[in-house]
Amino acid sequence: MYGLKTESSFDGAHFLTDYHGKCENLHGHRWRVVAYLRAPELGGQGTERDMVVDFGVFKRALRALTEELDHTFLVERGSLMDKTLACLDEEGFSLTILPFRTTAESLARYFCERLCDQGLPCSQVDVYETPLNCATYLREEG
Ligand SMILES: Nc1nc2c(c(=O)[nH]1)N=C([C@H](O)[C@H](O)COP(=O)(O)OP(=O)(O)OP(=O)(O)O)CN2
Ligand SMILES: [Zn+2]
Repeated sequence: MYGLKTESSFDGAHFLTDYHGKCENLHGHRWRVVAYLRAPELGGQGTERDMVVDFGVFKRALRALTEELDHTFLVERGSLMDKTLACLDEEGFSLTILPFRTTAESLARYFCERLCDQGLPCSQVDVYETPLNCATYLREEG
């Protein structure tokens, strides 16, 4: 089995719905995203001969995904009133509406699934909220 790893980071704002503590308030992170690919065999021909995937392809794919979220307000769908969303939009803030609670665990799954959707054999994503706090999503094989 072979593996590749790359990482990218993004800045964003969020709050946790149904959280009783300081994280229920709007705050920000520099999220660090570390992604892993896994493949039983290496490429047999062409540019990717003896590679899992070209590092360039992998790093650009992850960067593009983190860029989509960079300097936006990550909002769990349904967690803010429509009129609040409309006001934020009118003020010119960039919002990313996501269909899950914006925990590090859910973000890790989100990045893994988005990489897989692009045909990359993502096996794991780690999302660091702080240098010491990290959540991991491991994709089950098969
Ligand atoms: N399992 C998870 N727990 C928490 C998550 C998460 O995504 N997964 N997220 C949060 C909050 O987003 C919060 O911002 C992090 O809070 P906290 O751990 O308190 O962060 P700090 O390290 O900055 O706090 P210090 O007080 O400075 O230690 C909460 N939990
Ligand atoms: Zn947070």
